[in-house]
Order: sequence, then C-alpha cells, then structure tokens
Amino acid sequence: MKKYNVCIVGGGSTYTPGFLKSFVRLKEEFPIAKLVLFDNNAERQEVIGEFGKILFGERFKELEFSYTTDPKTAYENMDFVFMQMRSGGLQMRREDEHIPFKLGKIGQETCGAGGMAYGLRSTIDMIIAVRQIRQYSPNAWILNYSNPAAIVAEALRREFPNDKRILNICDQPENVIRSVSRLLGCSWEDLDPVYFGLNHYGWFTHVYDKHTGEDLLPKVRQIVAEKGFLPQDAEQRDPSWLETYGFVQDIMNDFPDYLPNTYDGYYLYPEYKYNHLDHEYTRADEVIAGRETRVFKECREVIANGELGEGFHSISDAHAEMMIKVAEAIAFNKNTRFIVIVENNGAINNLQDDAMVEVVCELGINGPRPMAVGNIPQFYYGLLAQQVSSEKLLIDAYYEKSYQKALQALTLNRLINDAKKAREILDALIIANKDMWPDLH
Ligand SMILES: NC(=O)c1ccc[n+]([C@@H]2O[C@H](COP(=O)([O-])OP(=O)(O)OC[C@H]3O[C@@H](n4cnc5c(N)ncnc54)[C@H](O)[C@@H]3O)[C@@H](O)[C@H]2O)c1
Ligand SMILES: O=P(O)(O)OC[C@H]1O[C@H](O[C@H]2[C@H](O)[C@@H](O)[C@@H](O)O[C@@H]2CO)[C@H](O)[C@@H](O)[C@@H]1O
Ligand SMILES: [Mn+2]
Repeated sequence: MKKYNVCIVGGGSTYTPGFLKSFVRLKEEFPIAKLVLFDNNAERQEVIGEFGKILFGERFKELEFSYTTDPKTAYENMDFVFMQMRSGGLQMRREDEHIPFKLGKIGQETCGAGGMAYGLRSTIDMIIAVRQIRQYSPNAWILNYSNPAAIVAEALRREFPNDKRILNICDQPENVIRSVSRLLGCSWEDLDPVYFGLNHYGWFTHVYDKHTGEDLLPKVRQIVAEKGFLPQDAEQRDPSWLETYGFVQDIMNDFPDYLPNTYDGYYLYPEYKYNHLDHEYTRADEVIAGRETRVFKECREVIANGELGEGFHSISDAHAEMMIKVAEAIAFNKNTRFIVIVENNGAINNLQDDAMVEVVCELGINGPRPMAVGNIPQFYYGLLAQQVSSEKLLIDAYYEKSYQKALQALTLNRLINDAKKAREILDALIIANKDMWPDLH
C-alpha cells in the first residue's frame, strides 16, 4: 500500500503535538512514510520537533521524521501539505483583538476588524508559501486551515485560479455537530447535517439521523431551548468558549429556523457582544497564558525527560483527526462527507458564483463535490451577501494596494458598520501592521 509524504507548515503551532499524536493513532487508516515540520520560527520549531523525535521514536519508529526552516527541504516530493501558519503570531492576534476594542468595536481573531487585519497578513504569507510549495511539489494536495480561512480562501482562489488541489477547511461546523451529538446522546458520526454559509458564518438547516433519515433539528431546538448548548469537550474548555457555545441558545431564541455556527453570534449581536466581552484580557491573552504556555511546557518536559511518559495522553487531537480524515478521504477516494470551503458555483443558488462558501461536500481523489442547498431565505442571503462583499473588497485592497477598497471592506463588515469608525480602526491597524501588510494608499 502506498505511504504518503506529509509536510506541516506552521510546524511550531500549538496544534502540532495533536497532529503528531494523531498520525500515530491513524497510521493504518492514513499511512505515512515521511513527515516534515516547517516553520519560519526556528526556536518554536525546534521545541515541537524535538518532542516529535521522542514521540515517534517510541510509537512510530519506521516514520522518516524531520523538522526544518528551509522551504526546499520541507516541500520536495510531498503528497499532502497541511497549512496552519499564524501570520504575525499570537502577539499580532492580541493587537487584532485589542485595537478594535479600544476603538469601540469587537476585537476577534477571525471576525470583524481583527479578522481583516489577520486576513491581509495571511494573504501575503500564504501566497508566498503556496508558490514555494508548487515549485517543489506541483501535485501535492494543499490542505489549508490557516485563518482567517474565508479571506485566505478568496485570496488563493484569485491567485491560483487553475489550481484544483488547494482545499480550505475549518473544524468549527464539525465541532458544532459533535456538540449536538452530546446533547442528543448519540455518536456525531451518526449525524448527517445540511449546512450553508461562509467560513465562520453559517447555519445547519437539517441534522438528519444517518440511519433513519429523521431530521433531528426540531429535537435539537427543543433541547437547546430547555438546557442550553455546550461544546462536546466542555470539561476541557476555557470559560470564554463555554460562553460562546452557550450563546447558541440566545441566537436560536431569536432565529429558531436553523442551528447556527457559534461565530454567528458576533455578526448578529455586535453591540451585545461588545458590551459583554472582556476588552482588557481577550481570547489571545487567554491562549498565550493557557494553551501556548501549556503546550511548550509539556514538550520541554518530555525533551528534558527523554521519554513521553504521560505526555502522550494529555494532548488534545480532535482538530487534527478531522484534518487527517480529510487527507484520508482524498488519498483513498472515499467520497466521505465533510463541510469544507469551495467556490460557490450554484451550491447556494441565489449567492454569486465566485463566493467562497462553506457547504457539505463529498470528498475524494478529485476533490470536493458540493451538495447544493438551493435558494437561501432573504435574511440569510442579506447577511452573507454583505460579508462576501466585505471579504472580496479586502482582497481587492490587497491586489490594488488600495486604502479606499480597505475602507469599503471595513465599512461593510457588520462588526464595524460605520465609515468614520472604519477609517479610525483602519488607520490604527495600518500602523500596527507596518511591514506585515501591503502598503495601502
Ligand atoms: N480553520 C480552523 O478551523 C482552525 C482551527 C484551529 C486552528 N487554526 C489555525 O491554525 C493556525 C495555528 O494556530 P495556533 O493557535 O497554534 O498558532 P501558533 O502561533 O501557535 O502557531 C502558528 C505557527 O505558524 C508559524 N508561522 C507564522 N508564519 C509563518 C510562515 N509564513 N511560514 C511558516 N510558519 C509560519 C509560527 O511561527 C507558529 O509556530 C492559525 O492560523 C489558526 O487560526 C484554524
Ligand atoms: O481561540 P482559540 O485559539 O482556542 O480557537 C480559535 C479556533 O476556534 C475554532 O476551532 C476550534 C479548535 O480547532 C479546537 O482545537 C478547539 O480549541 O475548539 C475551537 C472551537 O471549537 C475555529 O474553527 C478556528 O478557526 C479558530 O482558530
Ligand atoms: Mn475555523
């Protein structure tokens, strides 16, 4: 059986240990011969890479494993490249969140002004990285989940229009379905959802029981109204994520038609969210003090001990498993259903063809085959058309180096929605992102 060569870009990410563990656990389902970690930060890469050497030395000796900061070494002869870079790092995520808050609007990793700031940084770095990957591995599958995935997807669509082996993915729809399965007391793999939207801005119109065909959404609606909503892994979550998931009850109370993605809360209730989020200690601060500190501490402990010990069991891996299952579906032409990001082309009938939308797709060796949802109701169409326009204008701003287009993009975003505010925030972000953004004028 063929074994695959895999590279992870952003190998120094907090999520990498979960991937390393999952490559061990899934080595029969998705057999790999070679794994290379690539990062542009040698120090971070070394810690995770040395941890990896110990892990694979104990659990997957036959794997050819290495880590590098050299693109050629990383990208040559690859079959799959997993992309999880964070342009500007968590320190810039802090800026993305703190600057809008200081100026009276929501600061969030991927939504609103923060997401747009991150979007321009990611666009620059992702285009460079994809060009390099294509130089050394013209046929590798590029599985991107570097955020903001919606904006990155639009940028890659425009930059590489004929490249059919770039797939943009997010794990949040699957996280919501896993959470629904906890409410229903069933396995998430028994659920067959119907979903439409943009990345981090979508809705489940049905949640079918895979075996009986019953639509369980009415049951879900009732349980959410009575008991609220929790992530599947609630016991491992920081309070801010519990609140975000819990807010699904409020959203469904006002808009009971569908089950929302947790991120919809920011777009539908910008004022309420602004008033209830902590402006001084944002999610980036929580991640820096929490996940980032913990992951690097645990890896350093394993390195100091020279053995895994308990280090293997505490690593969270649901996110990694989904991404590896995506690669497995492509490699073995499984035509498994995943919710992924694709060019619309009629999947959402009344939305423009060239929007990058998130829908259920069958995924196999020739890529994703989207499952059409028909026309979406006016309310949802209005929300999404506005956001598609905002994201497209941001990528126009990148190509044209246009301040005016960036101003239009921020003005159209529902989390800003005011031209004077948009200008104020844009000017502050230009200063904060000096040398990491295109030179807008
Ligand atoms: N799409 C999704 O649903 C989803 C889910 C989880 C995480 N993510 C994304 O995964 C990424 C990693 O998240 P994290 O919290 O672990 O961040 P992190 O900062 O811990 O890790 C990112 C790594 O990328 C590296 N990096 C930055 N720019 C790079 C470049 N140009 N080339 C190579 N490496 C580069 C950094 O040095 C860092 O080691 C983020 O983009 C995050 O948004 C996406
Ligand atoms: O605030 P963070 O960095 O913890 O999470 C931001 C990401 O949140 C979503 O993803 C999952 C994440 O992958 C998973 O590991 C766990 O932490 O739960 C998160 C939410 O359910 C989102 O899809 C990503 O795009 C964000 O980057
Ligand atoms: Mn996501």
